[in-house]
Amino acid sequence: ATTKTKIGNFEFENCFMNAAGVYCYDKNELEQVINSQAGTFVTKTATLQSRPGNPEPRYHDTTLGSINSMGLPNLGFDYYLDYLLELQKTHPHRTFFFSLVGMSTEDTHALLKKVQESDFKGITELNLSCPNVPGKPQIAYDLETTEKLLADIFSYFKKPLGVKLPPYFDIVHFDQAAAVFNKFPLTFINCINSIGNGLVIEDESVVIKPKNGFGGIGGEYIKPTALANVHAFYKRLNSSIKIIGTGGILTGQDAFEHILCGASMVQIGTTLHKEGPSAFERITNELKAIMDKKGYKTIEDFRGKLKYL
Ligand SMILES: C=Cc1c(C(=O)O)[nH]c(=O)[nH]c1=O
Repeated sequence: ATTKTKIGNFEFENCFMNAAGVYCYDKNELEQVINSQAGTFVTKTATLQSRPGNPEPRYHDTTLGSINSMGLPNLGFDYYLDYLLELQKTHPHRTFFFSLVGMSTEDTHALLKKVQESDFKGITELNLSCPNVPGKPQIAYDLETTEKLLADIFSYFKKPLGVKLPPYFDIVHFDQAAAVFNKFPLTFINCINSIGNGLVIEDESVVIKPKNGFGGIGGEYIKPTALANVHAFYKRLNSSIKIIGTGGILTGQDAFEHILCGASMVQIGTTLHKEGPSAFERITNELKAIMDKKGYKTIEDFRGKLKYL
């Protein structure tokens, strides 16, 4: 079996990659993902200026997953763009993802105009779902603002673009959000970002410093919500908009379920943070073993074919 996949006009040797925020802060971490079995990588979400992020401790692993309130620490847009342009020379046959978001609408347009005018040939992931910047709402929970933002962006941005979404929890919101996304030539949507503003307690205390311990939840806790968001949008979106599945992937079986729900690419966050880049080889082999056992040769043989009772 092969786990290769296609997003837009791009082919990837493997349908696994990191989730933005994990193993993607600097060239050292990104190099480790390049040299792993991952099919590609996405950068840490970049802002116009570099950011130190929230006070530490701001990330905590738990038995069932993780909680984080990093606060968008990153080395700034130019650092990641320069590296991505360098990779276009050293790895001309590979396509990478560039995650970004502005701290204001104006900044978001400034960032995307810089990408549009640059020689960047990869795929842009616009983060509409960061839950950890105090005072900043998760953009994609405001569908009117999201629609206006996308309409403005697509008036000038002509390169491949997708959006990183927060989880939705209401069928009507799936309907309304899908209706917005179907209006635009999106290359993909990525479901889901961490489930925002959870709380993890050990003994009598919170485990992270920012926001009185409130942070985005990842790991085993979130797989059912991630699968539901992948499948809800798979059933509602134009087939030209691919779906990246993120959330709760520990094993090949978890990846199989994301693809069964409709995902064309699968991103790994918490498990990658805990296990390191060797997780890509383990999970890829586990998925291939499942496919071989079931007689599936490619992921298209079962993608989106979730059975109902
Ligand atoms: C980009 C900010 C994000 C962060 C963060 O930097 O706090 N954490 C997440 O779980 N998701 C995000 O989208």
